[in-house]
Amino acid sequence: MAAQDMTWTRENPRGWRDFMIEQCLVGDAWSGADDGSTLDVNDPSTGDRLGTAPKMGRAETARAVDRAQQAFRTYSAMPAAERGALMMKLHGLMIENQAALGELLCREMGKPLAEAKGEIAYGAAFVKWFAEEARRVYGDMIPSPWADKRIMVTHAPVGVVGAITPWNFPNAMIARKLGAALGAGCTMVCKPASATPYSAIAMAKLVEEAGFPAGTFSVVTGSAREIAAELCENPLVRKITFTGSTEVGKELASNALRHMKKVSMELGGNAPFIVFDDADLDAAVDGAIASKFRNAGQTCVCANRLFVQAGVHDAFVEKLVAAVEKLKVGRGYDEGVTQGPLIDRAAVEKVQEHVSDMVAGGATVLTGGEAAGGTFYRPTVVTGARPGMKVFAEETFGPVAPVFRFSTEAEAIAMANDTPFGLASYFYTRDLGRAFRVMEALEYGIVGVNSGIISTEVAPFGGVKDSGMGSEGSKYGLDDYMVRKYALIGGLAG
Ligand SMILES: NC(=O)C1=CN([C@@H]2O[C@H](COP(=O)(O)OP(=O)(O)OC[C@H]3O[C@@H](n4cnc5c(N)ncnc54)[C@H](OP(=O)(O)O)[C@@H]3O)[C@@H](O)[C@H]2O)C=CC1
Ligand SMILES: O=C(O)[C@H](O)CS(=O)(=O)O
Repeated sequence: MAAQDMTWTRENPRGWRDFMIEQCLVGDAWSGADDGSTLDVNDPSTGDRLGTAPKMGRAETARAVDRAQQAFRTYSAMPAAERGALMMKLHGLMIENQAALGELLCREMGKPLAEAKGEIAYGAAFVKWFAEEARRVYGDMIPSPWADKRIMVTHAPVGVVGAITPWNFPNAMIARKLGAALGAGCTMVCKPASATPYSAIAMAKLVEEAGFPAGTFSVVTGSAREIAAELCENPLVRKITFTGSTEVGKELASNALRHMKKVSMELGGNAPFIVFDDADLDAAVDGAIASKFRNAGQTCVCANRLFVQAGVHDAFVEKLVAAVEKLKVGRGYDEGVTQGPLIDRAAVEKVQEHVSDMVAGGATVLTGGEAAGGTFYRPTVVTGARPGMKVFAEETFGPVAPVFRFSTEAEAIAMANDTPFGLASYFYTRDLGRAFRVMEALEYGIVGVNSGIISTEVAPFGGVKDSGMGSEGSKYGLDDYMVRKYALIGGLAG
């Protein structure tokens, strides 16, 4: 549907179809691709076509960047309080339309409706957080070594931001970046994942309705390589922010740095989930379910390897299997479903490859371990997993919990750190000394201690090593969207 077709009132709120816009907002123009080409968007639950999105490329991206630069001059000059007020209008529109945006997200990505609506609230929380942080971009006056000079430090928005985002959180991964960009005074051109364009386009619609200057936020769907090349090579773009696989992130970062742009990367993970003998087992099982099976295991912070100390191994595994067997697999928009489909059949094949590799290596499937038709995969628990298996080194990105047995704390830390990734990690203990020892020893950007959920807008989300660079959210989240200027004020002699 075209953007202009929408008519709604507060008494007659919009539904998800009202936000399923098959055009992109490039500057202030809603349009298709210059050559009219489109890409199909499918319902991951059924494989049926949901709709289309424009298949754009460099020309459309260049126009969006030009408009973003024009908008930047106006938007960055607004007082922070004024920008914050616009951001709070955007926040309000997201919350007011949470049900419709959530169902749209559920339809295009597949996650259960409750999770999808929760993602809208999570994304909106970043917009609100940075609406408030916008007014706390402070500077410094540094004591001068010269009596007749003063030293002043200020911060300014970096400029036009190019964003490329993944399919697994098609609203929140945009809102987490857009919130920081708008809070800093930047403008943005975003290329969402081709599998999930509609949530991004819906955000562009809400930014337009909130009253931001035209061109503040453009969405360009289509050829990833072409659009990314324009964003990395166009001198008007001053920063690239990316969430997705490490492989693509490294390619993007090297091209962006070749053109001397700021870069922030939220990449893949390989999270350890360690259960010590002294853990609260029921809490550990709850945390494992929350961390491993959220979004059907398709998050970069999902527990990817479960390490359980020998003294509690059998009791933990028994409780975990019982909890996993309560999960309900189905289409995200069907009642009571807690495990939606994987994004596509290739994802199912990769998950099966990991399970088959473990079984071939002598591991035992205690529950699940097979596809459930189409893009569905049964929630799975495997014991007897060992280092050297694919699942130890690769991110599964699916609902499979491989359990590794260990004996000592040192052994658990060594296995946990034996990976090039460093995003999220988790462990359960009731020993305070162990909590600090292990938290300090884990080589990760995020550590969940006695918690399987670590996602909040108030904390710095980010990885180390091959999991990326930069922090999203928190009081640190604006840093990557600002540049620092130092002024030496002379000529002050009396
Ligand atoms: N650290 C974090 O917060 C997160 C990390 N991830 C990681 O991402 C992976 C899964 O997400 P997935 O979407 O498949 O990741 P991808 O890296 O394949 O895709 C992410 C985005 O990059 C685009 N893209 C793909 N190839 C290129 C390219 N050569 N140049 C420029 N852009 C490109 C995609 O466009 P298109 O869709 O058109 O191909 C999409 O918009 C997992 O490894 C997961 O861990 C995912 C989410 C969050
Ligand atoms: O894309 C992801 O996996 C998200 O970063 C996970 S979270 O922010 O929802 O924890």
